Amino acid sequence: MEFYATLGGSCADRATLDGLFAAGMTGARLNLSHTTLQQCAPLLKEVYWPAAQKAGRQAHLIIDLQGPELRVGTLSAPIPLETGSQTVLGPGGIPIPPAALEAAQPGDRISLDDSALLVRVEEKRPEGLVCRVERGGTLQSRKSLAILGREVNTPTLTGADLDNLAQAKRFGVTHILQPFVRGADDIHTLRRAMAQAGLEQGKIMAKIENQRGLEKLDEIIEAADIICIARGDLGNSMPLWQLPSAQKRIARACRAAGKPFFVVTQLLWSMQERAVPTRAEVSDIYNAVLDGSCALMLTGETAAGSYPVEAMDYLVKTACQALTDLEKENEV
Ligand SMILES: Nc1ncnc2c1ncn2[C@@H]1O[C@H](COP(=O)(O)OP(=O)(O)OP(=O)(O)O)[C@@H](O)[C@H]1O
Ligand SMILES: CC(=O)C(=O)O
Repeated sequence: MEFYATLGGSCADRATLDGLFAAGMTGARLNLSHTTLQQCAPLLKEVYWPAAQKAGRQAHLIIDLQGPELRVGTLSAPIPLETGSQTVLGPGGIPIPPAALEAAQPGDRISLDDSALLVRVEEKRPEGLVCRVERGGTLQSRKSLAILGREVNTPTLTGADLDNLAQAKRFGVTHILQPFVRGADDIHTLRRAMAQAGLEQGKIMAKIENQRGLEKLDEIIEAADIICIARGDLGNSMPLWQLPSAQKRIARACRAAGKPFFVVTQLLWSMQERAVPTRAEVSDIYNAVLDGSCALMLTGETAAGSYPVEAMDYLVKTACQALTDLEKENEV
């Protein structure tokens, strides 16, 4: 089984990466919505690969592309948004992609940062979308943005994705996480771009993270190498209580097709701030393994959390417990 950490400020030093490998990490993900391969050159060349070598691992390196995902732009500082207050999304306020500005209409609700914040569009003006904050919080740079119930037409790969793909081989990238896959065509487009970049051997991990991905699940399963159940954004596309049912449905379809799949996001969310997980979190990990997840991946816990090594330790130990129990059951 593979155990992945997301690289970020909390684990970008040699001691932490040594700790993550020692805890059982088998590879890392770089989220290219927050950085570029070129910016990470020192981290990868001088820290990550030497740590993998010391650990004696044939480690994976996964790049997560930008793809069609909508995000807030870069902010000079985090913005506090108070519940009940008004804010503007657009050229005269918080930067958002032009496609989102065009698509959103008065009455629409816009979720920010995987639904941690929620605003309702009241008016569309030249300076942007005048919104009422329904669920407040602090908004940070490059957080996800979704217009609830509306599909925004964006390209499969951004210019930055193509630049990163062109660099990928020389940085040792082994897997590509493809966001917001909307059908087999998106995967064929990526495969062609990978071939042009000399990455024919790279594996495509297709993220199922919206309704379109769920609708086209069968063709995506056929075209991808591995399926990623990306619960962060997938959870934005349905009432949260329906998410476990969607997760189980994707897992079932993958098992039936013999396609490897894995589960990501908020596996150990509370460990961003606490050294010990909740009972619910370890149960979630255990159940994902019983369902057949071939890998597990931490996101904010290792990229931005206070306990990256402890989180990896709980992830690996809990998953190994499930694997041991499965083996015992199969022996009986
Ligand atoms: N390379 C990075 N540099 C700095 N901060 C990062 C980096 N990668 C992730 N982070 C921080 O950790 C948070 C959680 O990471 P994660 O990869 O889940 O991002 P995300 O914005 O939720 O995107 P996605 O929807 O693709 O998961 C990010 O929102 C960001 O604040
Ligand atoms: C990791 C990710 O992209 C998600 O869960 O949405």
